[in-house]
This record gives sequence, structure tokens and C-alpha cells, in this order.
Amino acid sequence: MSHLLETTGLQAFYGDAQALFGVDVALRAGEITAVIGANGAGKSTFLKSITGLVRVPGEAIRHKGDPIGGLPPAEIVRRGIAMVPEGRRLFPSLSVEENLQMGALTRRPGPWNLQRLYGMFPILEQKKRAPSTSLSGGQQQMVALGRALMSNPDILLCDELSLGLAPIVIREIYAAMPTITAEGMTVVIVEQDVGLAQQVSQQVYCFQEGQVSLQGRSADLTREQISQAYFGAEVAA
Ligand SMILES: Nc1ncnc2c1ncn2[C@@H]1O[C@H](COP(=O)(O)OP(=O)(O)OP(=O)(O)O)[C@@H](O)[C@H]1O
Repeated sequence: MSHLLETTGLQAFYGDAQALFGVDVALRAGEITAVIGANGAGKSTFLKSITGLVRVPGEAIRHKGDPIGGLPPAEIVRRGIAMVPEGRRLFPSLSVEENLQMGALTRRPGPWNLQRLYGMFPILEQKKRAPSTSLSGGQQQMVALGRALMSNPDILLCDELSLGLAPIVIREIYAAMPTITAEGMTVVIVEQDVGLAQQVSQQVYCFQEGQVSLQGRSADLTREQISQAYFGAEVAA
């Protein structure tokens, strides 16, 4: 079976320090894949390798069969892979709408535009002229998500959408996922909340110390399997 995106034996380094040790992940088109794991397990490095922010060998990552490892980040976006970065990283001097338009600088054909985003998150239309820094954390996360969608990617990578947000706000953000995947978008979520990750995804990869410690269909995995893969055998025993 061919996958939309596949990593094979993916290794990543920061200088001499190795962060990923042979990670094999396969994304199926139209699915949500959750990547979970403790702090420092390598989840963000995995996303950064895909988006070209951490340089890796070309063959280690294939998108639609083409090697894309190590391509410049702008080229990765052009090919249809967009990221919602950890900490949102909005442009503080720009308004909400200007932030969203930044995502459209590399625009592919597709359903997402300002009107569509405002339909999904009406609060953003109400605040479109406001400085992005004046928004609540949840609203800023909506902007970050919207900015990534504006490029009309076929793969959306989300790094810890729920970080620092209240449970009710997290639910509101994740409630957008069915709308996002309805037209076949493939999504990766890095998520600290394991229960939530399992609930919203079709498949789960658990990372531990730069390796995949567990992979399976979300509906089939037990809490015990996940906690063992998450914390390691010693803690789970
Ligand atoms: N810029 C960097 N320079 C050097 N080492 C780094 C850098 N970024 C991450 N690392 C190291 O790489 C390893 C994986 O980190 P990474 O941020 O990918 O983990 P993570 O699973 O995303 O954790 P978190 O949930 O804390 O973001 C860790 O050992 C971390 O210290």
C-alpha cells in the first residue's frame, strides 16, 4: 500500500546530538495520526524534519513517492505540507487577517480562503482588524491553524495545539478537525493529552527517546499499552 507520506529509518541530529534514531511512520491520506510521547521524546523534531527545519537525508522522507528530506521549508510548503508550530508563532505586529494572509503567500488550489476560515471560526472575522497579540490563547491558536490552512496543504502538521489552553477551548479547537478532514486533508497532531489524541485520531505513534515505541490503530490500543510505550517498561511495571 502506498502512503501519502512515509519516513523510513529517519534519523535527525542537532550538531552531534542525535534526536531521532530510525523513525518509520506512514501517513494514510485523509486520516488523523496522533504522535504522543513524553517531553524530549522527539515529537517536534519529527515534525521539523518533515517541514525542512531540521535537515535530514532526502530518502528518509517520501511525499507521494518523492524524496523530500532536506528540501528548503518554502519548497515543502509549495508541495503541500504546512505546519502549525508549537507556541503559535504569530507575527505580533500584524492584525489577525494579515497573519492569515501570510499563510496564503504560498497558495495552492483548494477550498481554504478567508471566508471559509471565518465560517469555521467566526470570532476571527469579528477580530480581523485587531492586533494578533490582543487575542486570547485559544483565538491565537485558531489564527495559527487558519494561517496554515490558507496555503491549502494536503498534509497539516499540528504541534501541541492544546498547550496552555483551557479544556473548553481545546474542545473548541479540536471540534474543527472534522471540517478540516472532510475534504480529505491528512493531519498529524502532536498532543500531550493522550486520551484526547486517541479520541480524535485514527492511528497513534508513541515516541520514546527518539524511537517509535508503539504504533497502532487508535481504536485498538489499550491505556496500558500506551502508558507502557509512553513511560517505558520500568515505570509501567
Ligand atoms: N535546537 C535544539 N538543539 C539541540 N537539541 C535539541 C534542540 N531541540 C530539541 N533538542 C533535543 O532533541 C531531543 C528531542 O526534542 P523534541 O523537542 O523533538 O522533543 P518533543 O518530544 O517535541 O518534546 P516537547 O514535548 O518537550 O516539545 C531532546 O533531547 C531535546 O533536548
